[in-house]
Amino acid sequence: MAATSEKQSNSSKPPPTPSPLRSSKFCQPNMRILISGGAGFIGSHLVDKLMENEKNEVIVADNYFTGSKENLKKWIGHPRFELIRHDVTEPLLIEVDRIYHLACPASPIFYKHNPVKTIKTNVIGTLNMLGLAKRVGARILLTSTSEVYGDPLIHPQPESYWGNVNPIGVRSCYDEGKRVAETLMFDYHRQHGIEIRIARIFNTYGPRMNIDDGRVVSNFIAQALRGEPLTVQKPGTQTRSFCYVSDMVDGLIRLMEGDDTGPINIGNPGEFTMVELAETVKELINPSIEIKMVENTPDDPRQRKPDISKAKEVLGWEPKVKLREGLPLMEEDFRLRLNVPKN
Ligand SMILES: NC(=O)c1ccc[n+]([C@@H]2O[C@H](COP(=O)([O-])OP(=O)(O)OC[C@H]3O[C@@H](n4cnc5c(N)ncnc54)[C@H](O)[C@@H]3O)[C@@H](O)[C@H]2O)c1
Ligand SMILES: O=C(O)[C@H]1O[C@H](OP(=O)(O)OP(=O)(O)OC[C@H]2O[C@@H](n3ccc(=O)[nH]c3=O)[C@H](O)[C@@H]2O)[C@H](O)[C@@H](O)[C@@H]1O
Repeated sequence: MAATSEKQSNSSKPPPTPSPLRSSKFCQPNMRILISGGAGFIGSHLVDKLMENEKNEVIVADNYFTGSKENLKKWIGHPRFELIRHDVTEPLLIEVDRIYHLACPASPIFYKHNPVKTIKTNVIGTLNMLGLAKRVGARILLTSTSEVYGDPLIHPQPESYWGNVNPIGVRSCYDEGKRVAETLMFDYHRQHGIEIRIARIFNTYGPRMNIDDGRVVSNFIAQALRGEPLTVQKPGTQTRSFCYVSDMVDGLIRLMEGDDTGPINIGNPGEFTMVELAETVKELINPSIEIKMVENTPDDPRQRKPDISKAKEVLGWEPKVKLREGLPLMEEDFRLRLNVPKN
């Protein structure tokens, strides 16, 4: 079952062979893994997990637009770890076996800040990473997004759904950018035989999210700890499904090391309205806080919930951490960073 989509995709050429050292009897090199965007939220948790395996060497390439060295501080100076300041819109010439391509601002306020740069990151950045994969015969995984489904007309969203995306809206630099990135991945796979993996990630949360990056879970937790009203954007009935970051990292590694190209949805199917999320944060963190309705931004998807049947079947993956278990773990991290001790 696992190998089917690789077979169905008509790749015309096998990928280039890796260095002869790979099969040498006398030299068993480590698996060299590049993580673009590895200084960010999900990327830095992925680094932690991959570094647990002593056979892995991890290289992070990041331009620090939304990520930071702080997220990786425990690995700086480690002999199996390397950090490069690099913008993926420029080519990168290194030798690697695996590429996790995460580089891209993910929070709507950051990706809308410089939309032309966001689309360049998605299109030119992905082309550069695919060029690298082609040159060295590496397998490459793209972190795509549930935003490729746009404001979905099918609920929950299976991978077979083509989406309902505004091509000229303020979110298009991200949504359409990721859609082109997926297209590029499949074109390189069919035309050049590159081994690809595509994860469609649904809203992920956890420690190390930027405190003021504007995403809903980080906003609500920071607001609750600062004693500010929780800002629910209207109408508040819009839904999201929130996946804890350790579950996400587990899903990404299974996808990379499995046989299926994807795309595969990776997310937690537990679905909440934004009012329900605000009420949960209020109950768990600060029951005296006010919930305030504020204006929304254009094209906000009204509902989102992953159909994870394929992830269950092909990767044997499903999330383990419930929202009520994950929120306190994130609260702990935010308390430390905001210097708000628990009473
Ligand atoms: N967190 C989510 O809910 C979510 C959902 C769907 C998809 N994703 C995808 O997962 C990936 C990681 O998201 P995240 O939540 O960790 O976001 P993040 O903003 O914390 O991390 C993105 C990282 O990419 C780096 N970056 C941005 N542009 C770059 C460029 N041009 N060159 C090099 N580095 C660059 C940033 O500095 C940052 O370290 C992104 O590709 C995002 O689209 C995330
Ligand atoms: O999972 C995904 O595929 C995408 O999800 C998010 O995009 P979005 O769902 O819009 O994320 P948020 O900015 O966290 O917004 C979620 C919902 O919360 C609402 N919101 C946001 C912030 C806030 O303070 N209050 C509030 O009610 C928004 O209106 C929206 O309906 C991510 O930020 C994208 O990177 C990611 O690709």
